[in-house]
Amino acid sequence: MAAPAIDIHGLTKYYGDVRGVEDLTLSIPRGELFGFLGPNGAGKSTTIRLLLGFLAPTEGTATILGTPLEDTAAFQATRAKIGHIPSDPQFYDDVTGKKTLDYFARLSGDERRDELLERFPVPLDRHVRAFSRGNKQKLAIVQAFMHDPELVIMDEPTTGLDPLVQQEFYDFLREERDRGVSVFFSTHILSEVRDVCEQVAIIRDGRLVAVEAIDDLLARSGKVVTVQTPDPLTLSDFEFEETIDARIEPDGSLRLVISGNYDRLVDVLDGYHVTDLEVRETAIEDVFMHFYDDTERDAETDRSHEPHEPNEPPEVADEVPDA
Ligand SMILES: Nc1ncnc2c1ncn2[C@@H]1O[C@H](COP(=O)(O)OP(=O)(O)OP(=O)(O)O)[C@@H](O)[C@H]1O
Repeated sequence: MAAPAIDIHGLTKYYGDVRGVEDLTLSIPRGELFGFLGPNGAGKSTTIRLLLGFLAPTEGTATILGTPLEDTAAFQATRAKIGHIPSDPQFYDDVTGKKTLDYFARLSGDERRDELLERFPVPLDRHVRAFSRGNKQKLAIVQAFMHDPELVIMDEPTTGLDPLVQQEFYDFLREERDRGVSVFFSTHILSEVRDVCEQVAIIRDGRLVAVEAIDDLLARSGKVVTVQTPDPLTLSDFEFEETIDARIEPDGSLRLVISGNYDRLVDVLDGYHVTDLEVRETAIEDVFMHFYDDTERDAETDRSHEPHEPNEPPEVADEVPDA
């Protein structure tokens, strides 16, 4: 059986005393569209830089397509099987789109260049300086996939793409997945994870807070029940086994997230005058906010802890040029 696309054990990176990521452990099988979701500053880019060998970990290991990162000679060869879309693609301004792709072709190959350009056309004869943000992003997509990589690591890859091109890109990713390509899709956009990925890892404050199949995540996330009542509400009345979350909204309505049956809720509501009642599916936003809220509290507790390696000197981005 092929080694996992990405296998991470205890991966940790501190920038001086600033936590980039801590103790990430994660195994991503081949041929999956894997979402990596987190808010700004959560540690997504740090993880990607570590996985590509641009940054050295403070602790821990990662194996990419079966090659351990620390085996630098072997990893050089493995790099040719990886595509990368950085968060803010930078190309030489004074070079045309075509010459830019020629350059990357010499490094890693370009057997799929024409096919990709048909799908994601860019003004090839223009200097990159004159490219719009969206065209630069399409150039980055073509560059990342044209050597037919086995694994593509993407950091916010749809930035600047118009909605039609975004949809085209999602379709393209599904087709790539069906061909067996593995995709590590880092983003802060919840809907793209829901629409495109099979599994998601959620990162917050440098730590993984969940790794789960999207369908499972949504299935066990319950439904949102909103109750309007003129009666004074006692929140503890609604904190039964099926309740995932209970709160009183600023407008005075009761908002519950409930998983399971509604028997207890119906019993309790019998004691209230109910003027409106709504039950709806949990939006993926609610599911993720639930994780974010929980980890916010954890993070508060953790802030009192000493950083991992307080004496390590501060580090600036030490990225090497992308192949
Ligand atoms: N070169 C650096 N030097 C010092 N601290 C850094 C450096 N790069 C990242 N950090 C810090 O590490 C943490 C994680 O940052 P990172 O850029 O990995 O997050 P991110 O999830 O990619 O965020 P964004 O979506 O905003 O790019 C943040 O606290 C950030 O300030």
